[in-house]
Amino acid sequence: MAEESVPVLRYEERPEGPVVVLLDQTRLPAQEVERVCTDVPGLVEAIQSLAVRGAPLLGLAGGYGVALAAARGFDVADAAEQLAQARPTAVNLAYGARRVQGAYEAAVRAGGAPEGAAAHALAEARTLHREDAEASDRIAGHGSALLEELVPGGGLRILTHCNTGSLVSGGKGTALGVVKAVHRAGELRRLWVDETRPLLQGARLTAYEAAKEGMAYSVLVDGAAGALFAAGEVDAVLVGADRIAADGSVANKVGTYPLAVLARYHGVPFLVVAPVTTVDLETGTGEGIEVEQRSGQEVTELLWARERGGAGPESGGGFSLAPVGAQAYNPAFDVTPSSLVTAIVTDQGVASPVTAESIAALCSASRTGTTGSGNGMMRA
Ligand SMILES: CSC[C@H]1O[C@H](OP(=O)(O)O)[C@H](O)[C@@H]1O
Repeated sequence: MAEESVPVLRYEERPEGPVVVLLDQTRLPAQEVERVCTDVPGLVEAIQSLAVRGAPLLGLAGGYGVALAAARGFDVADAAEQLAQARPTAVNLAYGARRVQGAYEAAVRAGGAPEGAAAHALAEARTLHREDAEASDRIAGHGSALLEELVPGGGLRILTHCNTGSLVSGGKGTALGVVKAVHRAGELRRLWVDETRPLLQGARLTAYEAAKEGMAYSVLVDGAAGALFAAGEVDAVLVGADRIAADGSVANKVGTYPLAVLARYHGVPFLVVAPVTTVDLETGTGEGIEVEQRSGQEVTELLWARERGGAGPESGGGFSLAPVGAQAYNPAFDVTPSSLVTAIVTDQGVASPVTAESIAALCSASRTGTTGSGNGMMRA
């Protein structure tokens, strides 16, 4: 039975003014510490340091951040821009910020007083939050149904990369939300958790969530995934997404693309799981996705271990893993072509095969409120 979790992100009206409160994910799993953001720069820093992270949750952070700006009388357009630019790859961040900005500006155009417009902004952010939680539940249903079809018989051994659970969502998550549904149905035999260097979202966060759910799970170094496939120990790979281009190319945590190649080589289903809000029809192909490049220090140092007194190799007074001054290549994401993706699982249904047409069908289903069907679409 899942243990009670600390709320991942919430907006609070306090006597001293409105705040955004978030569970600081850089402190997990050792400490459940909340961070209180009273202004947009503070929230931008939390986003850029990954104290709050994961595409759908970044959308909520963007939305609540704009609502906070409106309530505190900050420049709303400037706030939305700062938040949208905080991390370039996850499309939900800009989507959430712009959507709440739009609600605020519509209220102002309608002649509303600033306080009323701020209330509209907050209401839109809360609607976004509710929609994401509902999307998460629908995703879990579509994903577990697809797994039953692709790998009948239960006893599933699922490999996942990075973290895609309640720590990235208003609900139970995306890919890990599907795994939770499979586990609660008694159909999960083992969850293989890629540690996900360099920031260890798998070892720190997915393991944290899996333990709370009572799952049988094992953490592995990213480089060990190939041996698991070769040993026939993987029945399916489930990963999240930060941006899905119109042609079905998928930007996700670095290390996803090699897993897709391994899965194809070994004939294992490779499922990308995301809300349809992560699809960006304005980006035609994977080449158009901006991949965030992060500090090389994340690769060459055990940054958080030092700041939090964790155990770890110490050299030269720091926690350096490489010679001081070593250069490092640290893209936060990579892009997987649609040809290597078995299916994209969303709250609006499943796209398989993954083509521009099946992606467009998912998005039109979202706009028209009808769950996708036909042209490779599975019924919800
Ligand atoms: C379902 S969104 C989770 C997605 O976000 C992660 O990136 P980051 O930890 O840098 O925010 C990773 O790409 C996950 O798949």
